[in-house]
Parts: sequence; C-alpha cells; structure tokens
Amino acid sequence: MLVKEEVVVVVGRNGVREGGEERVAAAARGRREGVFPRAGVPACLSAEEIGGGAGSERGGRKSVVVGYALTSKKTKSFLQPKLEGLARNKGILFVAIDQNRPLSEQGPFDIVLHKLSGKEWRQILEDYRQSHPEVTVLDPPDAIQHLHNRQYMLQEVADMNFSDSHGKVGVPRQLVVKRDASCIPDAVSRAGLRLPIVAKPLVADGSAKSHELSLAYDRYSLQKLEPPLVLQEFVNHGGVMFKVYIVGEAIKVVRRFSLPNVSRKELSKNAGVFPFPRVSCAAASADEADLDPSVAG
Ligand SMILES: Nc1ncnc2c1ncn2[C@@H]1O[C@H](COP(=O)(O)OP(=O)(O)OP(=O)(O)O)[C@@H](O)[C@H]1O
Ligand SMILES: O=P(O)(O)O[C@H]1[C@H](O)[C@H](O)[C@H](OP(=O)(O)O)[C@@H](OP(=O)(O)O)[C@@H]1O
Repeated sequence: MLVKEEVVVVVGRNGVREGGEERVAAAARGRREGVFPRAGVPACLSAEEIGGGAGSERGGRKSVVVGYALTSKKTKSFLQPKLEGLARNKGILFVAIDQNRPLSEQGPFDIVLHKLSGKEWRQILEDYRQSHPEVTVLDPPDAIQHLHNRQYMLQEVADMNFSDSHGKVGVPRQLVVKRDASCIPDAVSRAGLRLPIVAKPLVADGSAKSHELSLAYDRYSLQKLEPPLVLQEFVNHGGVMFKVYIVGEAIKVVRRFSLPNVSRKELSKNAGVFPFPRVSCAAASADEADLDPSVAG
C-alpha cells in the first residue's frame, strides 16, 4: 500500500501508509475479511490449539505434521533452522513432500502447506483434498487463484470501503494490456493514465519473471514493454513502503525502502523504461531509517 495525504493505495502485495506501522496494522485489522484470509489453520498456533490426528504422541501431546511442497528457493528462504526448531518446540513437524511420488502415498499429514503453481499441481491438490478431507490444505488453489493475476489481485481491495478513522484505501489507476505493445501509448492516453507508469507482468506466479517491474517515463517508451502487463500510475509515497503480513489474528508490519518520488521536473527531463525488480525485498529493510515527516506518525 502506498499512501498520499492519508489515502492508502494498494499497489500489489506491498504498500506504504503514512502514520506509521501501527496505523497500517489498525487499517489491516479493520478489514481482515478483505485481506485474502487463508483457509485452514493459522501457522502460528501450537499443536494443542490445532489438534490433529496424524502426529505421534510426544510427552502426552500429539505433534502436528505439516507436509510442505515448495520450490527449492522458497524452501531455503522459508524453512530456516530457527523456524523448524521453534515449530518443533510447539509440537509442529515439517515434512517435505516428494513431488515425484503420489501425494496420497505420503504422510499422513495434518496440514499441507504449498506454494507451487501449474495445472498439474492444482489437480493433484484438488484430488488429495477430496480423498483427505481431514487434512487442512493451506491456500487451496481455488482460494488463491485470483492472487496469481495482477488485474484481479487488487479487486477485493478496490471493492473495500475503508470509511473509518484509519484513513482510506484505494488502488492506483491501472490498465491491462494483453498483447501488441505498439498499441500501449494510445491505450494509456485513452485511459487517461498519467506518467510515470509502473509496468508489471500480469501473471504473479512466483517466477523471477513475475517480479520484473519497470518504470516508464514517457509514452513512446511504453512500446518497448512486453505484454501481458498491468500498467499502473506511479504513486509518490516518500520512498518508503510497508509490507503487512497477516496469519490468523497475528499482524506484522515491516517498513521497506521503495522508489523515490518522481517530481514533474524529473519527469520532464527523463525518458525511457527503467527496470526495478525486487526494489522492496527483505534486504531493503527501512525499519531503522528515518521516515519522511509526512510519513511519520
Ligand atoms: N503504483 C506504484 N506506485 C509507486 N510505487 C510502486 C507502484 N507499484 C509498485 N511500486 C513499487 O514496486 C514495489 C513492488 O511492487 P509489487 O509489490 O506490485 O511487485 P512484486 O514483485 O509483487 O513485489 P514483492 O515481490 O516485493 O511482493 C513496491 O514495493 C513499490 O516499492
Ligand atoms: O519482502 P518479502 O520477502 O516478503 O517479499 C516476498 C514477496 O512478498 C512474495 O512472498 C514473494 O514470493 P512469490 O509470491 O512466490 O514471488 C517472495 O519471493 P521469493 O521468490 O523471494 O520467495 C518475496 O521474497
């Protein structure tokens, strides 16, 4: 979310809000139902709170077995030894799912955690859910499908009515271009989108390509882009954005460096398309940085 004059603008899965982290959390709490609740059990609960039958007895209490199917990159970044140790202390065991073997021949699991895409994997999970209704599948494919498309991912946010004291929420004006880059300049003019424009791959499937964003300073350069794309108006937001992580009742807000404001003078002096992938990734932490006074609070 990027915020300007108390308006929170959700750009993707990220955002910035003037008024500091606590107000972002309050805004998010205010509309939890609008923050794509994940079906199944929040991962922050302990084994006792989850219950479950697959795990073995451990000191009089059942452990919970979580089968996970992630890319090797995601496994490396997510399943850190510290997390596994903390989970084990709570009676939660993570077990890798062998994607080369039938899922039903593995386990038994209490929970299946995944972040894979593709029709084949979707079908495997759907079949597994039918034959194992006792297992909680986190992020059932049909519940997250809209998040894999940048046109639809923000629709629920755009439909929200944040008419409370924590400010307002909106999404940048945007345009979807599915083919023929040569028509982009005229399409942008007809849609009335103002420059600069942020260009994002339409598909958000976790691939490196899905994070290849770029900033276009002039209309002519828009023809160099590669559809399918979502084109968003760039929102000046003081170079800081917030990421809001929500699991069940737990809300964590982190501050990240973002793109600096683009003044009209800079816009008039610059031309071209400039890639900026992963500008607000974990390494761009701004938790210790001084906030622009217009953002602090
Ligand atoms: N409309 C916009 N106006 C200003 N900045 C934007 C806009 N859209 C995106 N950004 C900047 O680009 C960053 C990434 O945007 P977005 O979250 O849509 O892409 P992403 O690849 O999904 O990012 P991530 O992998 O970090 O979730 C944002 O954190 C923000 O810094
Ligand atoms: O700032 P973080 O590390 O939270 O950024 C995440 C991002 O929010 C998404 O979770 C990305 O996952 P995908 O949706 O699968 O792309 C993460 O990408 P990854 O490939 O590094 O796991 C970002 O780190």
